[in-house]
Amino acid sequence: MPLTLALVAHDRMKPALAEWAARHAEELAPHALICTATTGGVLQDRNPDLNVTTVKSGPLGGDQQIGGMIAEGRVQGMIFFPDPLAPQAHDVDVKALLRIALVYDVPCAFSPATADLLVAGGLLRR
Ligand SMILES: O=C(CO)COP(=O)(O)O
Repeated sequence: MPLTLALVAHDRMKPALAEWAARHAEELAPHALICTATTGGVLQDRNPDLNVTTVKSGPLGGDQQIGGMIAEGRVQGMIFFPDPLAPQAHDVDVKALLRIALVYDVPCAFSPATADLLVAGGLLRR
């Protein structure tokens, strides 16, 4: 059954997320990908065949929108590459998104290596 997956990255990590998605394009193809606005644009440019829907940009409420979807049980996995070296104006929203993903035990990965392990562990074959 197709899943809804959240794919989000901070600016300097967007190329890494787009590359990760390209490497897994075949496995991601059947699933609905929900992205914050800028991430979704970069992802779709690099992977035009993927099924990408966007919410608002993270600093403008997009992280909160995805958090709301998680609370409603509408997201089955999240790949989020945060920038570990840059402060974020909307840090409280980022923390809230991570917290709500933990509350609902949504499988999450925060780096390419762990995202690879989620896929290898069968996330996309459920
Ligand atoms: O800020 C973000 C995640 O915290 C992502 O938002 P954008 O994809 O719009 O850059």
